[in-house]
Amino acid sequence: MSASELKARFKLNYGEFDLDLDLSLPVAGVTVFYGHSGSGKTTLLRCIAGLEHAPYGYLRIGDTLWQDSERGVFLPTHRRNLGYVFQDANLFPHLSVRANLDYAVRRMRCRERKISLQQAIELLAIAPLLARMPERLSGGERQRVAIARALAASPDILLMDEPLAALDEERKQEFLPYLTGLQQNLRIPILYVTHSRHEVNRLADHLLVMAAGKAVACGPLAETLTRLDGPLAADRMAASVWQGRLVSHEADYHLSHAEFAGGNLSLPYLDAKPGSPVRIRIYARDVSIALQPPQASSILNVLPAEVRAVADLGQGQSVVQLAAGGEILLSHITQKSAALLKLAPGMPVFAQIKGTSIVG
Ligand SMILES: Nc1ncnc2c1ncn2[C@@H]1O[C@H](COP(=O)(O)OP(=O)(O)OP(=O)(O)O)[C@@H](O)[C@H]1O
Repeated sequence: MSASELKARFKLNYGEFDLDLDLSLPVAGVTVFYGHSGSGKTTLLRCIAGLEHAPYGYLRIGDTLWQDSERGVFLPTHRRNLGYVFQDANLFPHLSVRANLDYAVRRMRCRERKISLQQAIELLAIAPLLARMPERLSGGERQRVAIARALAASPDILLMDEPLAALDEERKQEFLPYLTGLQQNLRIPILYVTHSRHEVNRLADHLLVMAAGKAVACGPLAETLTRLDGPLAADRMAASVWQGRLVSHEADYHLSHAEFAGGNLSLPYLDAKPGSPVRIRIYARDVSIALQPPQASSILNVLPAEVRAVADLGQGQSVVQLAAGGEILLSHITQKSAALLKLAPGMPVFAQIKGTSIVG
């Protein structure tokens, strides 16, 4: 097993609910556990943290064994070098922000310090809050302190259970860059639970999709989102996420231009320097297909592509998986259009992309 792999097998029963998983996940980047309410995301995270003791369980992170029920091994949570951020921040209400952080630093004992307290304070921009009591913080500020507190104990891995759930939409948008910043600056592996597709698109490097206590898809983000045999390519939120680089701006038209492995695209203006990384979401419903390059069209983004596969979604709808350069694109079209164009694997086509959204 590789040093940067998490191997987990859990079986656990709560009456009607069975958790039954056998997973290999990377211990790098952000791995998102995604699924509907009740699918078992939190239970899995709690099993990994040791907050839940699955009667049958095996968990190894890199070279460190945390649980092996067959050999009677179960490391209690406080001996697992992890940080856990809950939906509500769970700060000690009688301690100031500074004292909450100091508590975490003291908990660290003699482990090697990989993240300094000052670094955590700066990354989460909480220096102005240090003297405050938790009751005098907004929801977003409380969550930033909770993350800084988790980091202050210098964990090997950070577990986050819907950290944005208690925030309104505007606060969520303000908060997301802090999470992206953690990854870019600390390179700490994160396991992140959410039922928000937006957070998946924005944050995930790797994706585990859960339903009824089981894994229904697991793999790198782009691949898992676009698998036609997976659960995400069919619904109305179906989308591809591409990562690339900003090339230039066209200020007169409020546009930016970016390059991706799938081709170059015009995007809504992005206030960032050329060369900056950019992550975009392309909804399947915004991608149409033509056999010839469109002549006079209002659509700016047209890419040569090849049909990989076509699947019937029922109710007159089809999903088409397209390979554009080194990227995969999904297109939702009517079954009638798929039949009229005689779409089949290997066919060269043109993908017209009506809209893109920058997600990070
Ligand atoms: N301690 C417990 N005792 C009994 N049943 C539990 C317990 N914890 C969770 N469950 C049940 O296990 C199932 C999975 O719950 P879990 O919280 O893991 O789902 P989830 O995917 O995280 O949901 P949500 O998105 O709503 O948080 C649910 O049916 C829940 O009611």
